[in-house]
Amino acid sequence: MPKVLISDKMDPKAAQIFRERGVEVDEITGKTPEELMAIIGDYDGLAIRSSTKVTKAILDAAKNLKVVGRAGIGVDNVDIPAASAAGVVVMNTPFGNSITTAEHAIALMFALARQLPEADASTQAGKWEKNRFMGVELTAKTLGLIGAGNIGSIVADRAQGLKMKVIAFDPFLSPERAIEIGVEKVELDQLLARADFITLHTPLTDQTRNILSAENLAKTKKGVRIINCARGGLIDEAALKAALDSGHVAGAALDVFVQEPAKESPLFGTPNFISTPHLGASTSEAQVNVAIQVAEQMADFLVSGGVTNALNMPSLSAEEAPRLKPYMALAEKLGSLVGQLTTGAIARVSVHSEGAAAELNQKPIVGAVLAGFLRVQSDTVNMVNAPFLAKERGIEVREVRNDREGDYQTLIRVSLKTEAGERSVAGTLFGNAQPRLVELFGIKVEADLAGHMLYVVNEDAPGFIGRIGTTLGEAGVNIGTFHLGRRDAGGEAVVLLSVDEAVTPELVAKVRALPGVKTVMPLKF
Ligand SMILES: NC(=O)c1ccc[n+]([C@@H]2O[C@H](COP(=O)([O-])OP(=O)(O)OC[C@H]3O[C@@H](n4cnc5c(N)ncnc54)[C@H](O)[C@@H]3O)[C@@H](O)[C@H]2O)c1
Ligand SMILES: O=C(O)CC[C@@H](O)C(=O)O
Repeated sequence: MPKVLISDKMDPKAAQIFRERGVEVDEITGKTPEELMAIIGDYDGLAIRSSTKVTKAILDAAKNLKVVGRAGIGVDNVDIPAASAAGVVVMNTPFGNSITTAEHAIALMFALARQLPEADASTQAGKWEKNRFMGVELTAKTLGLIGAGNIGSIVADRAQGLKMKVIAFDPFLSPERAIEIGVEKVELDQLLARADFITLHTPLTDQTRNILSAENLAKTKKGVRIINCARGGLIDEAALKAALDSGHVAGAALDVFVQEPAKESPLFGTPNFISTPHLGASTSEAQVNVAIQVAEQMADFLVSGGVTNALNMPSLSAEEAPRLKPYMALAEKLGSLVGQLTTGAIARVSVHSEGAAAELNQKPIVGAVLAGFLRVQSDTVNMVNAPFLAKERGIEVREVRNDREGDYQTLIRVSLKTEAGERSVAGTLFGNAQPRLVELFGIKVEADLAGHMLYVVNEDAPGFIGRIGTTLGEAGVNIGTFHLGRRDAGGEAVVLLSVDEAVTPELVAKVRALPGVKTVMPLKF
């Protein structure tokens, strides 16, 4: 039974779903990285929110880990390249908390417009300062969105309901989508010059870090109010403090900080500054949503191989996964076979799918070929890290589909190109389930690829089968299955035999010494 650790506070629905889906679950929150490292080796899955930092050190200690699930959107607390290299799938729940976070941005906009926190503190202090708190209306004001994805577009919708004019800077926003969500797409400088309120809704990337820098803050309209419910680091906090102190910025509300938890900040205590402790996603509805989503996605993956919302792997639905499973087994065996039989640097791997195989999602099939092939070089390879490793090793990967059936109703062919040329192996599924090799370097052969095997290339000549049988028999090696194929009568022939135990180098040498033998290689599947 797969085992998951929930290491951050999460709605109890998550644990309930894991258990209902046959996944064992432990909830252990508040651990230090060292404490987490000590226990993580026991788990197949790790479910987190934003507190747990999934670093390379944690991943190195997580010997059984297959999936990290983030109950939320941002995955900046997960080292995704290290997870990919370790073959761990990283998933998030991209929509579960979007409405809640958009509502928090709107709430902070109102709070800034009417100085609600300060008015509340003053009133509760018995001051009744009616003349001190003169607010501004939102109606007819211009709201500038930096980032108009999921959350930005919900903010746009709500702001339009408040009769605001919404403009957006987002280089990836298409003109059609801008029309659909009712915003005017503008350049950043235009947004800075025109907006009465600015809200940020981008991830933190090299392009967005300090997007509101001192220089850009200086370009904003005097009296602008700024809200950040996205990520700390989008605003230069020192520059914001200076702009609030000078009065150029009339108000700022931050839910997120460069350093979190933000226990101290020069911004704290600044007039017209409001802060919340990364509460954007903190509503009971959003937390139930993300807990359910993350548990369902992780359970799908651990129980049936379905992949949803993964950041380092193509999606694969839980319905699609069982159909693809035998193909992935076939693809992995073919990749492994060709990897074991090829020496020298690989320039290209091509995966051709024909007939029924061509109708399927090719990404997992290609991933399985690469995993089978690269596992010959490293036993930590799996479908997640194989494409990254192939890229790292400069191997070109080609994917070709042909939905017309050839000799077989379904076929996968894997070709490897090296300096010596290009060679291919091909396989099919018997009864839509049993992987079978049907072609080996241009020779028709029919074989199961399983367990220990011996590959022999010889000159087709009478008596060879007897000689090889005797040689193995004398060495006490039992032959399970015997498969033969030849290019033409009297030409090159291949023998693939399965044996009950690993073939020793001494036995390989004896078989190689038989008359007419050109190549002998032990194989393992
Ligand atoms: N405060 C919270 O608790 C909380 C909760 C949920 C999400 N978030 C954060 O909010 C942010 C937005 O989430 P989302 O779901 O809307 O993400 P999203 O991916 O749907 O949208 C992000 C948008 O940013 C745009 N973008 C990317 N680079 C840009 C750039 N250089 N300039 C301008 N726009 C750029 C993208 O094109 C995209 O439209 C994320 O950082 C997420 O982690 C915070
Ligand atoms: O889990 C949280 O509380 C915050 C989540 C939020 O930052 C996100 O990116 O989804």
